Amino acid sequence: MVLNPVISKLAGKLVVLASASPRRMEILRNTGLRFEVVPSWFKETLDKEKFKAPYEYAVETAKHKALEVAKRMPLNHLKTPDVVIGADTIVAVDGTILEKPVDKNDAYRMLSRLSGKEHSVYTGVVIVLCHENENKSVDYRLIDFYEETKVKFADLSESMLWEYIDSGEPMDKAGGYGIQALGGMLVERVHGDFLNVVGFPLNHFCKQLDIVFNTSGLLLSQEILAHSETNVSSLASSRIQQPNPAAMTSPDTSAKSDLLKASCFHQTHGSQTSPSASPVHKVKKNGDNSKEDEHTWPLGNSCSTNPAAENTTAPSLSSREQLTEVIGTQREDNGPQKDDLQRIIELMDGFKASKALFTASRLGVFDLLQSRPELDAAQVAQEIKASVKGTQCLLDACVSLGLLRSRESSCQKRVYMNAALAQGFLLSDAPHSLGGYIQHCDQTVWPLFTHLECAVRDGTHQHEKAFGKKANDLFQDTLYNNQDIKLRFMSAMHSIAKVTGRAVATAFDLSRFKTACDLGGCTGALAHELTKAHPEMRVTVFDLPTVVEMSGRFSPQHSENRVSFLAGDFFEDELPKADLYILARILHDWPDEKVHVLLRRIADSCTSGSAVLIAETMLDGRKPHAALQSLNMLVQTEGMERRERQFADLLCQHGFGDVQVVHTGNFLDALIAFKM
Ligand SMILES: Cc1cn([C@@H]2O[C@H](COP(=O)(O)OP(=O)(O)OP(=O)(O)O)[C@@H](O)[C@H]2O)c(=O)[nH]c1=O
Repeated sequence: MVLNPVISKLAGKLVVLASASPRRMEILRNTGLRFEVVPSWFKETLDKEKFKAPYEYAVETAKHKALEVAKRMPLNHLKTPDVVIGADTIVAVDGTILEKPVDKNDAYRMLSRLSGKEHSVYTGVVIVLCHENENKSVDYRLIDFYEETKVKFADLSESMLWEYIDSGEPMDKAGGYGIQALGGMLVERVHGDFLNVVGFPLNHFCKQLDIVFNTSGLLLSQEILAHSETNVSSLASSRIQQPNPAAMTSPDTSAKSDLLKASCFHQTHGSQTSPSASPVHKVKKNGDNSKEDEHTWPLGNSCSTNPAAENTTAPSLSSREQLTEVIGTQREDNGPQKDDLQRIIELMDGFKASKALFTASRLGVFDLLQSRPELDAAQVAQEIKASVKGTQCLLDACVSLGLLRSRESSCQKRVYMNAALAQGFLLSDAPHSLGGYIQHCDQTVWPLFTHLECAVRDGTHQHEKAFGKKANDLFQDTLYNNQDIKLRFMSAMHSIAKVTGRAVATAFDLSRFKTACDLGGCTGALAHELTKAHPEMRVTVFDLPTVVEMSGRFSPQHSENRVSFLAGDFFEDELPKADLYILARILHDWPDEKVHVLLRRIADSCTSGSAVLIAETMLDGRKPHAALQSLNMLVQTEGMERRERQFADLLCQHGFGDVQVVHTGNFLDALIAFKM
């Protein structure tokens, strides 16, 4: 749901968030805005003494971050963005600016200063509008503003301080705290925009977009900024600041800077409504003319950081000269457009990025850097028993993908540490680790995909070509045919269920159902999420004997005794009685004829008011993940991914109706249908 019409003005534009902040990504992503992530290489080392107010420092830093990305993309990504957004969040207390702590002691120093006091959080935001003019150079128009929020901390005891610091949360946050997480326990009062403290003043941002894109008659100087030879500071000072009469407020009193500081701007007219999924919507029967077949290939979220980055200064060559150098003189003869070429390059590089992730995961790079951060390539190579040269390449590739971060150490060595993405999903012991799934993709899916052309020609899975074994029974002869492969597959399914389980378990109000049967529920990860979300529910996981015998390895320590396991084959054996039947990533394994058999068996076991809950990656003509997942099913199984309408059609043939769908925003979408 696009809450603010102005966000839709950006639909179809190449919008780039020049930030590595996971919180900023989440805040913007939740608006439905489509954007790429290209973290800035700008080192936040501006001299704080030169600024008369803390917010000026934040705005100037945000400007450098945004412009660095705006200037780099035509060179490194071969595409000019339309809009680049930079932001910088700082904490100011007693006239001192606090940024991210460098170590635990620094975090202690910061938090001690904040204890029992009110402080200000400023986020400076800069929107850079990039416009490629007729002579192919790029003009930059800047809109900058800041937002202030006041935060009052409680009195913090020493033990609480150190307990919080030891959680690790302070280390990548300004002021050494995260108000949206554990840090919220330190806060007594907030006065102002909460999201501004988290890292992005969304409401103010939307208001600024509204001014830029909707203000009619806003006559600003048409002074065009000199393009990229100018380095950032002189560009900023040469910028003509024209207050926007429509948005003018008394600058000295407002906690917000509503001066629209842009030398000029361009009006964008017309825009498609950005695609959005309603939270819950009914699926219409046949004939539904939903837009789900619209194909607008979304821009991937590409992260790129340059490990060797120094402070950005204008390149020795002008951007245009470099650009010509990079892609030759094709532009003169109307050769391929940069954006299209970049898109093709990104697609061609996709498998290399995947294999880099798989290899780093398999070599244990992320676990190593979690236990021992800031190792250099030689030290990592020694630990993972690999060559220094190869390790260096792999680490730098992971930095470019936003999986690792790096910096220059005190002895001029480049050292590496996990980025937030790695800490969230790539550590073996992380609650939402995708390690199992990554191993499955690397060891099973990757070999199968090398035979994709055969799969497309034959319309069948490729286990025999990939592994040299005939697979009569899809699971028994392939994924379960030996302990190691079975354990790897179960681990993969477990990691997906752990990441998606809560969203599926809470997609609908299931409080009316007291018993559920999770058909093919594998390790029970989703079952446990269901019992956590629904205290009255008991769940039976019904799966093959060979799976049930190994499920114990995956049970959580303090597992609810409302989850039980029962061995059986849902195509052959009698199904356990239940009010709710669950099919999570099951139907996509099978062709329609097998799906009908299973749905008929479920329908025969249902009583009126019973329901079936389906969790799948639903095709919608837009999400690349869903379409690629369908290829995945082609090479791996006899099945496919399906659209909402296809599920509704299959279900209504077995007496299920009132179909509702929730797009959860992660791997899986949830669908519920009731026995009529
Ligand atoms: C006060 C506060 C800050 N933050 C985070 O602190 C970082 C500030 O650093 P930054 O330099 O502005 O951003 P970054 O994370 O270094 O990313 P980048 O934009 O690439 O510099 C941002 O992450 C913010 O969310 C929280 O998550 N919660 C809070 O309560």
